[in-house]
Amino acid sequence: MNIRTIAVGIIRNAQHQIFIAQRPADAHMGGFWEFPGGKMEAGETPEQALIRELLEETGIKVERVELLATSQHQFADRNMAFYFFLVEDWQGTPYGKEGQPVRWCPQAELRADEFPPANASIIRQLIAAT
Ligand SMILES: Nc1nc2c([nH]c(=O)n2[C@@H]2O[C@H](COP(=O)(O)OP(=O)(O)OP(=O)(O)O)[C@@H](O)[C@H]2O)c(=O)[nH]1
Ligand SMILES: [Mg+2]
Repeated sequence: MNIRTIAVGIIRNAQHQIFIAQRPADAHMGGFWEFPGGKMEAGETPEQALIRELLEETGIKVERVELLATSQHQFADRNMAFYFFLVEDWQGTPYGKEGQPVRWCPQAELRADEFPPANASIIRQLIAAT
């Protein structure tokens, strides 16, 4: 099985709220909340993929990122490698550019059961850091 690399952005504002989006019902992990991001394309670094995906999905221009964690997850039908980036510097105001429901969630109130299973460890890490 081949491995897809996924670049994920934990967009955090000065009040330590995190911008999350709900995946469409018919997508992989549909209905779960996610950190915006997506699949790395050929020729991109994870950071370049993140910058492109956040512009496409939230309209922001990322100015600086910090790699918080990486992980691998084996789903029944696919293997994925995740790069979780903290994003605190950007231009613009994030919104659901693809029509997806979005909200700001206080970091301490993130709930692992609202996210896909691959997010469990990063969410534990974020909650522990509050
Ligand atoms: N963006 C994002 N994807 C996640 C998270 N957690 C998680 O398991 N995933 C999985 O990682 C993959 C990310 O792909 P995506 O659907 O966002 O990809 P994409 O933006 O490139 O979309 P596309 O395939 O429609 O072009 C999906 O299989 C999704 O279920 C998360 O927190 N954020
Ligand atoms: Mg995506």
